[in-house]
Amino acid sequence: MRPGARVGAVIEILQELEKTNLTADRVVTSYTRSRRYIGSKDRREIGNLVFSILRSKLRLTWWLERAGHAEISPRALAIASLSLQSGQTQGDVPSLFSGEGYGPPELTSKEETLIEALSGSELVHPDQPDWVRDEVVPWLHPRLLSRFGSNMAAEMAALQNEADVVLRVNRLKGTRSGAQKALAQEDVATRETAMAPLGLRVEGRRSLRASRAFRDGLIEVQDEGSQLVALLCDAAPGMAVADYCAGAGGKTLALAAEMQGKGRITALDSDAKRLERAGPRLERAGVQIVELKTLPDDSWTAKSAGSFDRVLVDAPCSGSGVWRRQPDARLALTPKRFEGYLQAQRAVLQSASLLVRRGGRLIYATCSLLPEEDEQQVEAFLAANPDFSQLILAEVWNKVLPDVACPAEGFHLLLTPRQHGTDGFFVSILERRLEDT
Ligand SMILES: C[S@@+](CC[C@H](N)C(=O)[O-])C[C@H]1O[C@@H](n2cnc3c(N)ncnc32)[C@H](O)[C@@H]1O
Repeated sequence: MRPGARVGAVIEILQELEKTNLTADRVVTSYTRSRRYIGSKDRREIGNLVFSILRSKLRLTWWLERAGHAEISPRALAIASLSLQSGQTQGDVPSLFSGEGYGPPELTSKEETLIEALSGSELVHPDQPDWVRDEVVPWLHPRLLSRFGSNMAAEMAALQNEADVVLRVNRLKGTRSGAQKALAQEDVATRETAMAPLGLRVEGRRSLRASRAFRDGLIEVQDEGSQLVALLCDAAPGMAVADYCAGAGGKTLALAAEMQGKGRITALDSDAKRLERAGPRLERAGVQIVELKTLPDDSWTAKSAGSFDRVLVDAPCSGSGVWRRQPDARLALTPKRFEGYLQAQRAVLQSASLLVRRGGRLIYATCSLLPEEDEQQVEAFLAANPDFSQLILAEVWNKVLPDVACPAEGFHLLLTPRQHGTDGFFVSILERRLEDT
């Protein structure tokens, strides 16, 4: 594809995104896969450009408004992005809009004026308000500021970067060094993660689904933060474990590996389709101790009350910790949706807690950096449920990761891209008292 045709595709994808609830990732994939003339290199470049525009949408919009360009459309955002950030694709901006072939139509005189106004400028400008610089909409900005204070700009800048691809080696199938060697034979260079003992960070952008290590179930794609959440469940062989919001089974797989295939895991989710996707992954990984269960299921829930050693609640949330991977999610979040997540978190935490046996643990995790979804949920739960108490995070960490300094003080672990190079994650571990209070 010519560079102009790629830009045309980017604009069409951004237009499609405005009309759908699907994630950017999905729209890029379905757009590029359904057009046979789009090769793998084109697909990568188109995806990069779409994601780059989404990552900088508030700053690009600010520039369009400052230049007096009334229309904030996908096409205008693409023009602004290409004008402000050289090197995004080959060719200067006017040559990309030549109107030839599959490229976008020729520039209008207003657009030519816009390009002139932006030329020589950079994406970041000192006049931008903090929320624009941080790419966080105004209603949400103070909430994150309350978390990060004077580190806000640096934390938000780290959330704007592209995330590494991270793998978890399946200890049921091999070792980290063995997997590293197997991947190297397929030209995939990796380095060990700093904290998770089975993690490998992939150098560069590689698709791993076709690799032998992936097909054989030796590796799974999983961020280091996610791996640490699963480890902090301290699930041991022989235990009964419930993964209450299991989704497509990412953490279920890690829990099963820690349990060395012994014991039982019930993976629950209210989304049957998502849960179904766990099936082939479990099979590939050689995991046989997992039962999948769609919620609600009142009779199962009643029968299972108080019977699990560990219950993980990887709660539905704003996803503010994974904005590096889903830059569109930050703009899609509205106060109404946010309130919906808070309600869902309260409900799942309460229902999941009923499954915990006396002396067992309830592990609450989110991929959110917002205090309302994190420690404030835990505090509200504890106030209403005096039969649970919070464990000091380092006590569990030091048991499961004795060779790695615990980055948490007190009751919670908060991982961030800036401080830990992981996705943003929150974890708190609660224990059900042995006696009635
Ligand atoms: C953060 S995702 C889980 C990701 C998954 N644990 C993983 O590691 O890949 C949250 C999940 O909660 C599920 N969920 C939402 N409301 C629920 C409810 N009331 N009961 C159970 N699961 C729910 C969603 O369908 C979603 O799959």
